[in-house]
Amino acid sequence: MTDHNANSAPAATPDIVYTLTDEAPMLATRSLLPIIKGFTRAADVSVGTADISLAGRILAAFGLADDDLARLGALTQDPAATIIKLPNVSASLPQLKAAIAELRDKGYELPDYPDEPTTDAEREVRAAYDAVKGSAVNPVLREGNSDRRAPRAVKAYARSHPHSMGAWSPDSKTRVATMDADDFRHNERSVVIPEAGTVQIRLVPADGGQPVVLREALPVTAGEVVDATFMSARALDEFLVGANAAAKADDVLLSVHLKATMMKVSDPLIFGHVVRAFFPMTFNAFGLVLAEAGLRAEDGLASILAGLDALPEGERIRASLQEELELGPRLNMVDSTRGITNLHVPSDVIIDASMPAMIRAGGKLWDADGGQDDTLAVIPDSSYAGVYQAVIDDCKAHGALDPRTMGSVPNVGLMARKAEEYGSHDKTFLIPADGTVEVVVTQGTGRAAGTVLLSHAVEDGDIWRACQTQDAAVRDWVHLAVVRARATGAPAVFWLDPERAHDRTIASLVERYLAAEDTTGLDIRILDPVAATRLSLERARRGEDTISVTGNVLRDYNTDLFPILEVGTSAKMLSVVPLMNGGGLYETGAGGSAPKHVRQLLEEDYLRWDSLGEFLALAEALRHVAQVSGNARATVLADALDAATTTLLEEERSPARRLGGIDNRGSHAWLALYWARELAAQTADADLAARFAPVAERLGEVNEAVQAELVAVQGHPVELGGYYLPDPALADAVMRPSAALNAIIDAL
Ligand SMILES: NC(=O)C1=CN([C@@H]2O[C@H](COP(=O)(O)OP(=O)(O)OC[C@H]3O[C@@H](n4cnc5c(N)ncnc54)[C@H](OP(=O)(O)O)[C@@H]3O)[C@@H](O)[C@H]2O)C=CC1
Ligand SMILES: O=C(O)CCC(=O)C(=O)O
Ligand SMILES: [Mg+2]
Repeated sequence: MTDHNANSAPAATPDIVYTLTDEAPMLATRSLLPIIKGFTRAADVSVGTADISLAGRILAAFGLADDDLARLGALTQDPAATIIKLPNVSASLPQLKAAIAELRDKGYELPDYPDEPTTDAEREVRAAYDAVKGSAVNPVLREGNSDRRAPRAVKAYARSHPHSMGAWSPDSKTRVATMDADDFRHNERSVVIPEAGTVQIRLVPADGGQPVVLREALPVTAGEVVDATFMSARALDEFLVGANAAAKADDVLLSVHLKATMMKVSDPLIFGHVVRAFFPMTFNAFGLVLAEAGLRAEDGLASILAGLDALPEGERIRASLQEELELGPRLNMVDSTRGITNLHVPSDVIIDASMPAMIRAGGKLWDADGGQDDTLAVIPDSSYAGVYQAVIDDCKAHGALDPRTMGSVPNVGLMARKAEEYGSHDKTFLIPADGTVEVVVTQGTGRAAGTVLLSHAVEDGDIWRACQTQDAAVRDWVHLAVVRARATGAPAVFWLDPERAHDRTIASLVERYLAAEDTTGLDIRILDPVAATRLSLERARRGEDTISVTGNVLRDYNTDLFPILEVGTSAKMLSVVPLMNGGGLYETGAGGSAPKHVRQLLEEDYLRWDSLGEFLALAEALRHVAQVSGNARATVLADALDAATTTLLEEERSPARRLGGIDNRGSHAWLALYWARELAAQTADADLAARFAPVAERLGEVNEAVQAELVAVQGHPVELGGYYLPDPALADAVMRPSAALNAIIDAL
């Protein structure tokens, strides 16, 4: 596989494929991967790389680089596949455009992103870029369901070293605002397809015109659950007017929480409604001018402000926006020192991380003066909003959760084969005219051609979407839940909402597949998400664990929510995806790529990214290699690595957050030392012990000097030669500044 970011990989499929991604995790990889390669080489485990960075994917889309993502996607079907997947940027449009601009500056001949494609050639370019946009990696690699949990050592560390938690007051004004009708939750319809076939999605216009084909041919498999739903634009706008007024009346910060990256078609559109609703006078007066200049509310306030200088009316529009900022409710700030509001960039506030951070902070978000205040958290669709309100209610009634005593809520998530909403972007449409959207049989499915399976009366501007969930994925998910319940003895709760058509269908499948499992002695329940939240919190407060078994969206939400409350960050989670064909995908943590970490590195040569997720994933990946290849040394490496990770936690060698402490690079040096010591001390493999004894000794000798060196470099701005595609030599120089450490690692 090609490699824009690091050393080149062997041609044959390596035992482990390590992904090269973006931002902080990609930079951390520059320091960690040489250590991993050195240690694994000694045990005959080969480690290759696959470049799935945003830059790499853009270049691949235009034939300027190999398509590593496609190859990795194919590899997920191989029973021997072992893949370590670090978080990558799921690019919003502003991020995609910034990456294109950087690559063009570097001399790559890439076309501009066509905002308004008019020719076929432009439409092709647009389609190629749109395939790279948003969450374009995870759905390709996630050919299995997910098992995310806090390892015992991580939980033990959090209990003895509790992270800070903001206090919750019973008088907190923080609450969630969500729609009570005409949203995705309320309009959902669901059908099970008896046999494989093809369906078409079309809009039959109300004016009697020809049907508009929205999706020509959508393949469906036997037993697949197909849903359709829509959000009414009119209902959304009414709701937003009310939410703005409520935030103003309550004098709390208005904040909006969406997933514009993963729900890359629907959520930027909803974000656009939010921006327009906040600035109604400006869009009334200048909406046409802005649209003609290509300045879209969907791209956020920052994009609009950046384009105003080029417009004759620019100053008037800027003044109007400013006036409305002062008139409206106070806005939550993403960065108050730089004046970045919650409405600046659609990908700055991502619900899975933003809501838990707010809850952890006692229900507070940042205001314009750098202070913290209560918030009205706007989550337009009501499908999952109730979960957050339930947590808020619980914290108001019982105070903040206590990491020293609280139990755990691990997750078994349905995500295989692009399950549910997160696979819906190629079936999501902004409705162009009033009419009826129909999902119609074109071939197979066990129904007559022309049968309308699902339909909705819609209006111009509504957001309509269909979701698919394959039967085999559901069956595998139910089995994984039983396996985890058996392994832990904890109750497993399926979070399914009887008010939702899709969830009712899934619940009936769960019951069917549970009947085929041995569940003797296990406590397995199905509860609606709000009741499940309440039960899980009540048990957590008693120190008891409860497995949450959820669909794809709640998988995403819960695997940040509970980890952030329990262990301070989702970066410390073990995140295993047993691939349905037998391979193993090991994701690192549940968090993303934390762009603010890169800024800190650039400004002061300090990377606070915690690679604990990578350490945990690597140990699991090594065990999988041992299992599929019979190389017992891989198990020895894995056990030693887990022991080293436990020591690293106990001895507090994880990155601190501030200059002068251990950063990412320092923690890697400690890991290498502890790992070598464990390998030298183990008795399962005498050769490995002999091989690592001198390594442990040399690392031990230089460690104090290396750690001092790694602290000494801190405190100055550094140059990486690019954000999305840093210069390899510059990035290596920054991430591997210790010659003494490098000499030992490179000699392994
Ligand atoms: N699996 C994937 O590929 C995912 C990708 N993303 C992408 O990541 C980017 C940022 O998303 P965002 O929602 O801000 O989420 P992040 O998880 O990147 O950031 C939220 C916060 O979590 C903390 N954090 C997360 N991981 C680590 C770590 N390893 N070490 C230390 N702290 C960590 C940091 O908080 P603090 O510094 O306050 O402790 C960080 O600011 C986006 O481009 C998004 O699309 C997001 C989620 C998953
Ligand atoms: O793919 C993405 O954009 C985000 C994935 C994510 O947040 C998760 O799986 O936890
Ligand atoms: Mg997530």
